[in-house]
Amino acid sequence: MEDEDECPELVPIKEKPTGPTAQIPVTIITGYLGAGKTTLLNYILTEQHNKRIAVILNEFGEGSALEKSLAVSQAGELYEEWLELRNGCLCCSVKDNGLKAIENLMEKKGKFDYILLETTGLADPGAVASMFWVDAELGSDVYLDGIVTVIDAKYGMQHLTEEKPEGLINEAARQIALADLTIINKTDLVKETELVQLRDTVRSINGLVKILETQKSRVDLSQVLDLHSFDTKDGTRLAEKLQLVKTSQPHLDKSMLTVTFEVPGSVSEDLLNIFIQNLLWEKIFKNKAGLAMTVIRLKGIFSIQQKQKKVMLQGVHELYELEETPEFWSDHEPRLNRLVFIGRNLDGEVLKEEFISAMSNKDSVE
Ligand SMILES: Nc1nc2c(ncn2[C@@H]2O[C@H](COP(=O)(O)OP(=O)(O)OP(=O)(O)O)[C@@H](O)[C@H]2O)c(=O)[nH]1
Ligand SMILES: [Zn+2]
Repeated sequence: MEDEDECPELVPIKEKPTGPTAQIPVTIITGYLGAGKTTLLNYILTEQHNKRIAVILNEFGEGSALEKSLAVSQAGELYEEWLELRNGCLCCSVKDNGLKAIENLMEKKGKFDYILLETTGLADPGAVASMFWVDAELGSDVYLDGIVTVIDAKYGMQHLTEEKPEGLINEAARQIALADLTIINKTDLVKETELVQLRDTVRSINGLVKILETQKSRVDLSQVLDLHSFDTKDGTRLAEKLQLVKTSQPHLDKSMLTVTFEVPGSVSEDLLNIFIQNLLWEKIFKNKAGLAMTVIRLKGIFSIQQKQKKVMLQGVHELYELEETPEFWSDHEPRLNRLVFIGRNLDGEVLKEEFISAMSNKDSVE
């Protein structure tokens, strides 16, 4: 509703924060085929917001008119074209995982201040997310703000229970395990009881994730953007969040789940690194049934010997980072270590024992 006579709302001119070195946040939008990813992005593009958002759509959607009109095909190859929308947003449609599009987008630096990236329905968002950590050039331009997973209220349960060949991870479960936010979409198509069941299952997979429910992916944007899920600046918030997490009761056979524990005291950084590498890289820890534990997402807060500040752990698949937060351990605060693991075949008791034994292993310290 534009009224010529009305005084336009005053909006401060948004300058780029600190010139060419400022990193742009990227939110990865993932979710199983047809869950409502493109619908979410189209909604965000048309919603009022004070951001200049660059949106990268994947072109697999049976999708909307907007999506279709953007897929410009040239001799069977997708020709990547950025369209500038009236509200200052940029949009493009791509065929691959979108990282190339981000690189190309960087040539337009200064024209946008946020990137939303839709992955294909079967994509492993962890692999996409890892690129922002591994690729130094990409990493200096952009940072990962969060992974948002859209779930189909009607078919989500079915996707989650699909049997995969031995050893393979269910893609839908992996997408939920890695999510910082999940949006259960298409709630118009299900009864409350089905919704409750799906919500409980999502929670059992990922004890850390925030869950929203939507129709047509209509969501409050402040809940989706600027999550700062991987920031080390906010150690307090992570510590509080990790404290609320509970070890979950698996809802599905062979399912992904969350386990957590706390161990008092301070640990050696070297031993901690060895423990994490044994867990993520060597995969030497087994549950009581003899199955190797696979961790997909890892978070933690640690008290490291000789360090006055809290140290944060972030892990996605085999990549991890230990980083000091700006926050000091206060004098009265008990020193402790808290870990949250999301993955398969996890046994919290076994992991805790392994952690304690690894931290007290004096032989491997030089
Ligand atoms: N009934 C119902 N349909 C919806 C809702 N949200 C989206 N849809 C429809 O679901 C279909 C798939 O939506 P998309 O947004 O293209 O899903 P997507 O996740 O991008 O799909 P892919 O890119 O193919 O994986 C479209 O026909 C949408 O109109 C909803 O809340 N309720
Ligand atoms: Zn789509």
